Amino acid sequence: MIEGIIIKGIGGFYYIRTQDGIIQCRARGIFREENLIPLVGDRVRIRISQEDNTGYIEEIFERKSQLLRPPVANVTQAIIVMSVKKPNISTWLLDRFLLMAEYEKLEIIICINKADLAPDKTEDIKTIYKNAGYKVISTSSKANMGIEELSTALKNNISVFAGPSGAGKSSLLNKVNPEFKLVTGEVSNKTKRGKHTTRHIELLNLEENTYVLDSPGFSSLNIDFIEEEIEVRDYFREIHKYGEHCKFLSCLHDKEPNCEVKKQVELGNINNSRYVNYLQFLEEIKNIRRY
Ligand SMILES: Nc1nc2c(ncn2[C@@H]2O[C@H](COP(=O)(O)OP(=O)(O)OP(=O)(O)O)[C@@H](O)[C@H]2O)c(=O)[nH]1
Ligand SMILES: [Zn+2]
Repeated sequence: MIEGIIIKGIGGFYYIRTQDGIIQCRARGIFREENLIPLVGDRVRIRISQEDNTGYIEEIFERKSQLLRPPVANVTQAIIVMSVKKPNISTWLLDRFLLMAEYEKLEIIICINKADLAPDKTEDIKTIYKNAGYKVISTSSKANMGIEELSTALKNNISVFAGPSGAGKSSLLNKVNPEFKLVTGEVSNKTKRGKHTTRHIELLNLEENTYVLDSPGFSSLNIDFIEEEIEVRDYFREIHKYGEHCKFLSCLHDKEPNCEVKKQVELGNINNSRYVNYLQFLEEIKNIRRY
């Protein structure tokens, strides 16, 4: 028996990366009885048949995490890619992606991409999000900026790249490893090319213990998985930090008196657009819960 990681699953077959190469496997029937479906990212123990070098998944090791979209196990990190221009950066979208990654308890790296198009704006955004408590890398696949830093950050992680269409996710991945040869370019071209090819989720191997997903994470930006308004506070790092000093433990930092968060917004220590987005997400959760 040897161990490995599921890098792909197609039509009942699983492809396991092991020390002996990639082995095609089936899952034992017992998993179906237990309602356990092997996922890409699962670390497994397999038994290999001597005859044809295919195998059976005998055991699935306990998952450290499980993403819903895409359905992948053991993802440790989200790289949130936003282009500063083309398309213009939307901090609302960025905060939305951050919220989802925080909810999933992933390590988070913000990538401000296409820095070549607007260096000053890139620096401004970088400062805002560094102050909020994030690791931010400015990158450009065109100008070869920040690629080393990104590669280093990927080490020993299973990373999912998230971000709006056209932000440059595939271009960055191709820079990190030119052998990936992911399709890049205009959105319209991509959908045309992608029409007749079924998409499978695949873990791309960068180096030992280092994988990236070939498809974007958090494709739906629906946040109805959040059950209580009060949870939103914890998904904004700086709001969470300052919020511990509010007068009321249950302070939502909205209309309550003696709110430390509002004070820090006025002092400029919490960025106003972050706070506005926070209030908006809060309102959204409140409205979902009315039904
Ligand atoms: N100026 C500039 N353009 C870039 C950069 N990175 C990517 N682009 C361009 O942006 C477009 C979109 O890049 P992709 O890598 O396909 O974007 P994506 O995020 O993978 O897009 P989806 O697959 O639709 O989610 C392409 O035309 C790239 O040439 C960059 O650093 N600078
Ligand atoms: Zn408060």
